[in-house]
Amino acid sequence: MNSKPIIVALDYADQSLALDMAKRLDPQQCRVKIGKELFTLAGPAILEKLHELGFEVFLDLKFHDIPNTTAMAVKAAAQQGVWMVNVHASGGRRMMEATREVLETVAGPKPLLIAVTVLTSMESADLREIGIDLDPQQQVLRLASLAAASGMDGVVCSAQEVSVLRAQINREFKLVTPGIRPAGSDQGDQRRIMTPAEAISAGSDYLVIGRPITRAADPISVLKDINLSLG
Ligand SMILES: O=C(O)c1cc(=O)[nH]c(=O)n1[C@@H]1O[C@H](COP(=O)(O)O)[C@@H](O)[C@H]1O
Repeated sequence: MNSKPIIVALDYADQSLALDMAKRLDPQQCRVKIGKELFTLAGPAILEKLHELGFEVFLDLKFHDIPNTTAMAVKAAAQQGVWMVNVHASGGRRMMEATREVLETVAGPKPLLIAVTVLTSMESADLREIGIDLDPQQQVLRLASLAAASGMDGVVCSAQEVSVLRAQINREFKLVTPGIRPAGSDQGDQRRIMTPAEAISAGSDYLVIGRPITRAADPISVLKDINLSLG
């Protein structure tokens, strides 16, 4: 296990709420993630503020567009100094390869480039409705191997697929898993879930956790307990 596997999803409708939470968190204990809601509201300034607080930031905008547009968006993210950025693997090989190539042109440290496979909110019935007659695990495996072949540093998947993926893909390939739910916490809109300790023992590199921490009465003690549960 790496020394800092938890990424706290700062999904807030207000930048000051996100920064209040970030100030209570310790950058030695976790990383943070900024997603579509807060980035749309606050823009790149929120990244700068989190960097000033000492956090490594996962910019989760799940880019999915034609190769040139996606590559330029990834380049812009890299120029903001983010630690991790993601695209949708279903954008295809040429799209992913374009994002890898563009990063070669960016000076300085490069973000980890991660491809989203099948959203953790989806199950077989959801895939069938969009024309995919595979179960989530099969589709994750297919997209993860395409992502690896297209130069990605890793994938987002659910922890339920991690042990099968680990058996097939090299150890350096990062497995980033949202849909993490400590025992007894509310599942919400997530479908393919696992507890933090199970996810780490299956072989996840990073656990993305939002509401179970940010909506808890005492977020800091929940984060501490989760870190302790990982051993
Ligand atoms: O890319 C992601 O981070 C992501 C991919 C995915 O398949 N599922 C998923 O939940 N996420 C993100 O992970 C976070 C999970 O938040 P909670 O469900 O509140 O723990 C949210 O910010 C989602 O946008």
